[in-house]
Amino acid sequence: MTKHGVVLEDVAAARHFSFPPPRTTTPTAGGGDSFRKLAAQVDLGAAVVGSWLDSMKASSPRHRLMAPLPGAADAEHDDWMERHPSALDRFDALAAAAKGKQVAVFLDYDGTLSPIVEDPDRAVMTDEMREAVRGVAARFPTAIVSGRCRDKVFSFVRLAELYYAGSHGMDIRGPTADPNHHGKAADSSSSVLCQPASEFLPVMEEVYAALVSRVEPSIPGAKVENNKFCLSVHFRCVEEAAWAPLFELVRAVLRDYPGLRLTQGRKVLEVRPMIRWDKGKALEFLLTALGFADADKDDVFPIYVGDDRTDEDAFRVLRARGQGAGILVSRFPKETSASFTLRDPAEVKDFLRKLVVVNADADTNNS
Ligand SMILES: O=P(O)(O)OC[C@H]1O[C@H](O[C@H]2O[C@H](CO)[C@@H](O)[C@H](O)[C@H]2O)[C@H](O)[C@@H](O)[C@@H]1O
Repeated sequence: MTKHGVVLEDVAAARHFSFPPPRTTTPTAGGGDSFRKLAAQVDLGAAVVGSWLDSMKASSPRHRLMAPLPGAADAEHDDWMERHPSALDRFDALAAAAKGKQVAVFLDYDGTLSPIVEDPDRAVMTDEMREAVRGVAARFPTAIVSGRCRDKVFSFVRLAELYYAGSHGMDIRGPTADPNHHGKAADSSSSVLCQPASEFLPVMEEVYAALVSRVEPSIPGAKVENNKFCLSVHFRCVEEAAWAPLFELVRAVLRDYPGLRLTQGRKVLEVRPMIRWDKGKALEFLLTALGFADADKDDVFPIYVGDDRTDEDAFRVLRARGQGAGILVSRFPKETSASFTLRDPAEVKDFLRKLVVVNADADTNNS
């Protein structure tokens, strides 16, 4: 362990599985399941800087470290799709598995409900997508689970009837409007609040100021985003030659903050409190808040849709509970614990619309 205490996430712990997800022997609640990611303290020496750089290069699905042999990419893709079929193609099987259970929907934001764009402040969601999410929320408990700060993601989604888990699940709030009576406040029983990292707030503010003053002026294109309980250092618009200096600068700032850890998303370094909380924990918290604490009962069908490494924690929770379906949004083969795939936000929208139609048909048949 270094005195800096920066933690590197082991994304290689992710494994494939097919639908329905097999149960593991130990549930994730309380920690210790066999699929838990291995968060290891690392010495930030030259070798580790090198592996971070490799990981930064791999953080965009379009970026290949090596060109594939002719035909190899197709074979790899076919093999991957066989193991992670399209949630649209397998929709009927999914609907059959969900029959008689309470469906609950969990949606990541960036790359899932909005396409990835260069400027994080412009990652808006289309009105069509908003209507699709609104339709789902009118029928099923629905949550947005995002790395963004909760207020920011709410300003993009603008649907008060949803649950919001911002800052990678470290800031959870229940609906502030009833999904079926738009504009009417929800009753107090639906108002959930969970902020497991609240004591870190002053430190996060301090580190945010330090990162803005040290990183942005010296690394052209770098952008630091304050997500309240986590900080995003974006390098999507940074020349690749400056990625190592950028990483060194972030590392230098973190040297004085042993309680923080560094993780990676899509062309972004993320600074977070070193607590055992992630999107998987947020998913478990929300399921409990919705009355589905018991992982052994087959009464709920959670559907989690996400595109990023951070969503893998939630996919692993579903697999460990043997409940519902994890859906990875990606058109490229990736290591994942999700069962299904969708290619892009347009397919996510189609999937959400289908969920609404199937549920409406079921209501008609039952009446
Ligand atoms: O959990 P998410 O809702 O997926 O949020 C993860 C991060 O998303 C945003 O960054 C990503 O999207 C940007 C806009 O498309 C893109 O420019 C950036 O390269 C991506 O990493 C957001 O800005 C971050 O704060 C979130 O942590």
